[in-house]
Amino acid sequence: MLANPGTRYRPFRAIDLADRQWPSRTLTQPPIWLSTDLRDGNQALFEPMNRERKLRLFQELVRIGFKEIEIGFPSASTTDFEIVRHLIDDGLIPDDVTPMVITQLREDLIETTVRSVQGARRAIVHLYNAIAPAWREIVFGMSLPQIVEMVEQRIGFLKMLTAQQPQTEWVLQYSPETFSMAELDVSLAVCNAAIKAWDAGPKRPMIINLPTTVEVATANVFADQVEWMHRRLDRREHIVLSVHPHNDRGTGVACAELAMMAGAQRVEGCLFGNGERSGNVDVVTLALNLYTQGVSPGLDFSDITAVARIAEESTALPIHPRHPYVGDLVFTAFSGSHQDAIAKGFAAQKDDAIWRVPYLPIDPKDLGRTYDSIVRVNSQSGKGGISYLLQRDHGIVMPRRMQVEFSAIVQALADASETELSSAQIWALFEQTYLEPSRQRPGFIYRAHQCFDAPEGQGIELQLADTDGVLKTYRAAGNDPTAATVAALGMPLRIDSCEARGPSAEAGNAALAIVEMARSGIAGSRFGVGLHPDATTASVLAVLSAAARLATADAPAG
Ligand SMILES: CC(=O)SCCNC(=O)CCNC(=O)[C@H](O)C(C)(C)COP(=O)(O)OP(=O)(O)OC[C@H]1O[C@@H](n2cnc3c(N)ncnc32)[C@H](O)[C@@H]1OP(=O)(O)O
Ligand SMILES: CC(C)C(=O)C(=O)O
Ligand SMILES: [Mg+2]
Repeated sequence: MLANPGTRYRPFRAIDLADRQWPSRTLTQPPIWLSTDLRDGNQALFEPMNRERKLRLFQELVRIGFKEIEIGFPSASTTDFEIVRHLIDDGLIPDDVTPMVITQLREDLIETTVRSVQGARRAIVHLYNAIAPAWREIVFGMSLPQIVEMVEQRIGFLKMLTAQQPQTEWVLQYSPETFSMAELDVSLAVCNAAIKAWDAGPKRPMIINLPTTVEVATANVFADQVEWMHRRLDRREHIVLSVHPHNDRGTGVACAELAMMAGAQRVEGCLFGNGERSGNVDVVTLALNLYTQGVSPGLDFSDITAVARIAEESTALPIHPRHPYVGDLVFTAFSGSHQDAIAKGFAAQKDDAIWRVPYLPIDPKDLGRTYDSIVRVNSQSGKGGISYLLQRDHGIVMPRRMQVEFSAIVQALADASETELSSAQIWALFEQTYLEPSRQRPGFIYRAHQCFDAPEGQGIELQLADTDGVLKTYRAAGNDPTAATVAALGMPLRIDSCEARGPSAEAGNAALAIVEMARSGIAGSRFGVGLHPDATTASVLAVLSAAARLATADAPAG
């Protein structure tokens, strides 16, 4: 290997386009979408899709809303040819959907391709040939004039064949394959030759499709290339300008977005970025990026998980957990400050208002995803996330100081276990910390209480048990059940705060009481929790919980 392998590569030259317009444009409408899942996506699979998988995916693409679908390379295999025929013969292509079929510039292949779509209401025939220097010199051994002549001759042949079938509305798509690596004047010469050969016009629709067959430069260079072509193509008003980005540098989406700003009206890509090498541009990400800018993409991803499952079954390729919008982890936060902001965002978010939940670029519900896995807890998590889970799953609304107390307890467990803690594990820890003391700690085990009127306000008679079942009765009065319970216990306890909430469905129809108490001789305070269908019982249990925790607290007073 060379000491510096970088010496083997050359930088891509900048495009001379001083008055470029695209940087100051914004996207305000969706492009015409073309799905090439059944062609470029299919040709890149370990095992190309069989008839059943292709038909299933075709139906899903129609359901999503694609109006142009590249259904195959019919001259490549009998399977592809027969699927195209099946779609047409069995009337499976809706009237508002146009199928596209691709072939190389060879007469025998063009003839097969046209035959494959015979009888279609409308069809796009996609012809391509590579034009960049390495392909001209290494692959074809052809000069530029020879290439132009081949393009003119084969398009002439297609024109002749299609003229014999006037019942079909024929559209030509011409792709100068390897456009991103070719000299712009070569691309222009070849495309203009194709436009002239087809005689593109109001009645002779034509698409010029500019691919980054291989991504070789930054996305701004591609945008310059597209704008350069957009300004110079012949009969521009009769041409639909399309792009076909790949993702070799990981910038396929950026290339497509900047190309649209530069004049492209149509984008070809695949669901979740399947396709040759590192993929075609991901049309789902592109569409949902538009969505988050307030532009409706015209494609339906309202149940993105279902689309993902069909795509995975069709391609036999898994979707990465961090894939934009669809990955299993993209709506999950583990880290404390993110969880805190998300929890506050949800609390502030009103239905139908502009979406403003921090760290979530889109409402997961708009994609049919739930909020269930948004907050997950491990050692990176903080009080916000833990509180969010307890509130969401158990209706426990903890005061801020209690959040601090309990998150330290959760943190210690997460650190020790070195794994993620589920909501169920957090709840188990909460029960153990706050609910068990009044069920299990000798002397504080609640059995029953009775209220009576007293001059102080509330009288209470408590029955508490030891672990061996011996009952003891306590009686006292106070301002409210909490104060009366503290008085009945006869211990040096002080109530610092208390909160009560009525029964809620999340809390299993139980009322919730939370008290913060201190005990002389013990540093700091402890929280106690009571959950019970009866609100007074909940208050009694909360006091017992805090008192039991303070009874066993070993921190000496500071
Ligand atoms: C960038 C893209 O995605 S382009 C689409 C690529 N997809 C595919 O290739 C999948 C389907 N293709 C196939 O099944 C086959 O390639 C077929 C059936 C079309 C042709 O098969 P073959 O006749 O065996 O040719 P092969 O696959 O080896 O292709 C190479 C030949 O095609 C020529 N060729 C390649 N592209 C083109 C083109 N656009 N126009 C004309 N000739 C071309 C090459 O110069 C080479 O010719 P040579 O054999 O005289 O040297
Ligand atoms: C055939 C063309 C459009 C192609 O797939 C590419 O260049 O990537
Ligand atoms: Mg491609």
